[in-house]
Amino acid sequence: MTLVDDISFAGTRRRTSSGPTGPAVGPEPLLRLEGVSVGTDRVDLVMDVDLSLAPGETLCLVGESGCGKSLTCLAAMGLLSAPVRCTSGRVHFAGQEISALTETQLQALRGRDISMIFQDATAALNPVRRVGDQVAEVLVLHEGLTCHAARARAAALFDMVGIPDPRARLRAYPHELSGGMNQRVMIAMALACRPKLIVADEATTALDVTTQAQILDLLRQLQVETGAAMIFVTHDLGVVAEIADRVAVMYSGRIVEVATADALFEAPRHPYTRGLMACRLHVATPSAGRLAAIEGVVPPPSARPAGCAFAPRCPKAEAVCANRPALLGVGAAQAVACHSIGPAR
Ligand SMILES: Nc1ncnc2c1ncn2[C@@H]1O[C@H](COP(=O)(O)OP(=O)(O)OP(=O)(O)O)[C@@H](O)[C@H]1O
Repeated sequence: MTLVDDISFAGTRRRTSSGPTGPAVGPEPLLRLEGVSVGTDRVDLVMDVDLSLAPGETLCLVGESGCGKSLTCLAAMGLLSAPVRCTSGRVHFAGQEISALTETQLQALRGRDISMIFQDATAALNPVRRVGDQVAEVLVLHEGLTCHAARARAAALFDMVGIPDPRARLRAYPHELSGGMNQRVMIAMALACRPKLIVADEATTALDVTTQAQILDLLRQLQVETGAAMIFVTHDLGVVAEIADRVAVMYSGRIVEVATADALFEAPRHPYTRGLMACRLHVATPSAGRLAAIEGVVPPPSARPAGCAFAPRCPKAEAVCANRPALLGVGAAQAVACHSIGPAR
């Protein structure tokens, strides 16, 4: 079992030197999570996450609701708030250790080098301020532009993200724009300072399919232009297939499988990933937190079974699953935490 030295991505994906958990050779990764755990004094919520991201790369985080995707993103951005905190591990971004920075240093980093796009732009935007002012403010704060220059740049950004009549739209309030337009405003804001890393948490989930496709195209195109890396959280494996270079599958607070997108779609290994893939083939969508092809639900963090947390739902569970499986490389492009997978099987 080894991690990979070099993988070439097929199709339109970028070519990079990368292993399943991140770049194995080549330049220093832009972002590196080393054994990151998140929790409160009472309960562990995310455990032992190791991930890294190369400049320009897109990593998708997938898994059912409550698996720890958002907390992993917040930990990567130094955005956890009490009572939830990083209980162990380190986050490195562009050569700096995030956990060692002060809140002021972190704030300077966020918005300038790291941007986040949330699911509900209409809720994330300030309802009583014009959208143009909100974007211009980021440019004044982080780029030191004058108000006049910042508004001109905001208009150019609106144009870039496909907002028609951008100068007029600068004066709109969020409630005067559609959900898709507000999402574009948020993307314009996220891209304003040409960040090195974009964290998009369910950024297109609330949009209709046409707008979603437009926004995905836009993000991909802007990524090519600016060279930004992206962490994209989604439940939608169709979206993953479109945009991911690599995919990390989370279950009950842990990464259970991580692979290049090509490897994952060609041969999903973990029974949970296989279940997610099977759900994708069902016409039925997840309802009430249940997936059509996987019986049961994700256990709450306080009632997580010992050993493999997926075992109670797993068609391949056996006695050995009472012990927690380690995340081990399988072949060149994939790592899996499952006792049923391995060279001897
Ligand atoms: N502030 C908090 N206090 C206690 N538990 C929390 C807190 N925030 C999140 N959790 C719990 O941590 C676990 C992981 O949550 P997280 O939001 O990261 O999941 P997720 O995979 O992003 O889910 P979703 O897809 O629904 O956003 C969940 O069980 C959630 O209930």
